[in-house]
Amino acid sequence: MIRLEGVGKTYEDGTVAVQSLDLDVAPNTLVCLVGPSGCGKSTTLKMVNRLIEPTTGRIVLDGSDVTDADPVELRRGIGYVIQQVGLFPHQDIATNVATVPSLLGWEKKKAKTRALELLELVGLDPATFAKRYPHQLSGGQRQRVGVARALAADPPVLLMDEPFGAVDPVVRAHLQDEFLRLQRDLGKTVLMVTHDIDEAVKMGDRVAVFAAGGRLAQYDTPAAILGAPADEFVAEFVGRARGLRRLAVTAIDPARLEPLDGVAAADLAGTIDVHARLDEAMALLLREDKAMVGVTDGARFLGVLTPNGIHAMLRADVNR
Ligand SMILES: Nc1ncnc2c1ncn2[C@@H]1O[C@H](COP(=O)(O)OP(=O)(O)OP(=O)(O)O)[C@@H](O)[C@H]1O
Repeated sequence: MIRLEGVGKTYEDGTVAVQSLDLDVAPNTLVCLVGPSGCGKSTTLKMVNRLIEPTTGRIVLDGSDVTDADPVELRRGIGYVIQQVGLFPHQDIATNVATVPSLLGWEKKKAKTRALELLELVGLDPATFAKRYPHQLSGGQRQRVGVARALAADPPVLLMDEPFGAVDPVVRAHLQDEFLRLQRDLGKTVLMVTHDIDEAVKMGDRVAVFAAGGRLAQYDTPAAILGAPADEFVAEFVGRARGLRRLAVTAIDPARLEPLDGVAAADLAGTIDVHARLDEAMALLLREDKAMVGVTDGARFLGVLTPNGIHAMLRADVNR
């Protein structure tokens, strides 16, 4: 667990980057810090691994104040992924990934084996990539290496600063999906900075929306941020399309499905899995020009979802 208590940062020139910030990140959850440029997101992240020292407040990591830790030790225990990745150009990919295990004094062979496992985990075939150098990789591949390197020593905490920023939207969506899949298996405590609200609501278990001057405007679930913005600033930031965005973050509620009685198969737009999000259901309804879609759980048919049902699920999700 990461806890920020009254954390503030005023730079030497008087710039207030972060105002008294209270924020709890529960274990094994992913929290996104989102907000306009210059609102203190990166500063907040860097205070957790002490690349920047706070001027006020304290940061507690698993019960201990980070200022009591040796900064170098601290950083070895926290994975850190940045946009420009920062791979060592003259070292091959496997060596890059094994950086922290090597610093931690792991046996060479063990560190190498771990690096190859990690490459596999992030979807880069070790046989192809282990011996290449950073300049022989695409931007998306380099970013995967950055994630592999941050995970190499299996740190419980990961800090990610615009980790999928420097790639095109298609690769970006792909990397996001892969990271979410990894996170389901690995269950790290992740603090991630992004300026993209779509990325924040897709990735975050919770989202912290920052306003200028490092003020925390709202800290909540993606559904609540989109469905019940705390103030005008948040409403404006999440944008006019927030109604549509909510579809992508709201789960299907099996209790609100309607029975199949009297519905002909031809009336259905098709079927979707109960674990899909409402945007998939809506997309299918619109594409097939129908008003009902069947919802299944494996081989089981659970019921029928209609636009009214979608509306009810959106409303209920915010009020939960
Ligand atoms: N070393 C520094 N000295 C003075 N001011 C700084 C320093 N580093 C950052 N700042 C200022 O602190 C504020 C917060 O910067 P920070 O990098 O945390 O914002 P951010 O939300 O991560 O921005 P972006 O999305 O553009 O990366 C900005 O106004 C920035 O100009």
